[in-house]
Amino acid sequence: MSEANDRAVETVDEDPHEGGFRAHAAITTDRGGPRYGEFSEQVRLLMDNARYACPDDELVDELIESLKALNDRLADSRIDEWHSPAGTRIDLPSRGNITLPPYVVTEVNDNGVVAELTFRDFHLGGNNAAHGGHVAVAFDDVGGFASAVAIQHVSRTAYLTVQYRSITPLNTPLRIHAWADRIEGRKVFIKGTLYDGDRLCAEMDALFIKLNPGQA
Ligand SMILES: CCCCC/C=C\C/C=C\C/C=C\C/C=C\CCCC(=O)SCCNC(=O)CCNC(=O)[C@H](O)C(C)(C)COP(=O)(O)OP(=O)(O)OC[C@H]1O[C@@H](n2cnc3c(N)ncnc32)[C@H](O)[C@@H]1OP(=O)(O)O
Repeated sequence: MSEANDRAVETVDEDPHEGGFRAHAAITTDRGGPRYGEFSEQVRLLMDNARYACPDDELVDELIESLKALNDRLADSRIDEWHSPAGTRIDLPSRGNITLPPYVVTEVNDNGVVAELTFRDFHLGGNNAAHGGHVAVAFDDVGGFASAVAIQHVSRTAYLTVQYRSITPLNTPLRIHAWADRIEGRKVFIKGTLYDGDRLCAEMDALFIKLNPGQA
C-alpha cells in the first residue's frame, strides 16, 4: 500500500444515522463531476486490458511506475463510502459502482427490476464465458434493488442460489430481471432470470431480510 493509502479515509458526519446501513442512502447525479462516467469507463477498460495483456519486462516496469503515480493521485481524493460517487450516481451504469458488472435499469415497477447488463473482458471465467461468481454478483445487486423496490427499505442477502442453465457470454447485452416472489414479515423472497436474447443463461432464488433500525 502507498503512503497515501495508509492515511485515514476522511469521514463526513453531517448525516446522522442509526449505526447500521444509513436510513437515507444518498442518490446523486453530480458527485465526481460530469466526466465521472468516463473515468469509470477508463477504469473498466484498464481491467479489460490487464486481463488479456501479456506485457514484456520493460513494459511491466513502465506500467508499475505509471500505476503507482495514478494510485497516489487517486488515494488523495478518497472519502468514506457514504459520500463517494461510486454507488450513488444513479445516472451511471450500476450506480457508478465500478466493482459491479455494468447494468442500466430499463424498468422498475410492480413486476420488479429489469436491466440491460454486459459482462466485460475482465469478467472472464473461461473460454470466453462470464465467471459464475460475477453472475451471482449481478443477481445480488439487482436482487437487492428489487427487494428495496418491493419493501421500500434496505435489506441484506441471507441466501442466494444460482442455477447456471447455459453459458453467459461476455461483451453481449443481456437482460436481467429480479422480482419479489413473496414477502413474509421481514423476509423478501426474490427470484431472477438472466437471458441472452431468448436463451436462459441463469436463474436466481434468494432471500433478503429487511434490516431493523441500526442493524448493520
Ligand atoms: C430508478 C432509480 C431508482 C434509484 C434507486 C436507488 C438506489 C436503490 C436503493 C438501493 C438498493 C440497490 C441495490 C442493492 C444493493 C446491494 C444488494 C447487496 C446486498 C448484499 O450483498 S448484503 C451482503 C451479504 N449478506 C450479508 O452479509 C448478511 C449476513 N447475515 C446477516 O446479517 C443476518 O444473518 C441477516 C441480516 C441476513 C438476518 O439476521 P437477523 O438477525 O436480522 O434476522 P434473523 O436471523 O432473526 O432471521 C429473520 C428471519 O429470516 C430467516 N432467515 C435468516 N437467514 C436465513 C437463511 N440464510 N436461510 C433461511 N432463512 C433465513 C430466519 O429463520 C427468520 O425467519 P422467521 O422470522 O420465519 O423465524
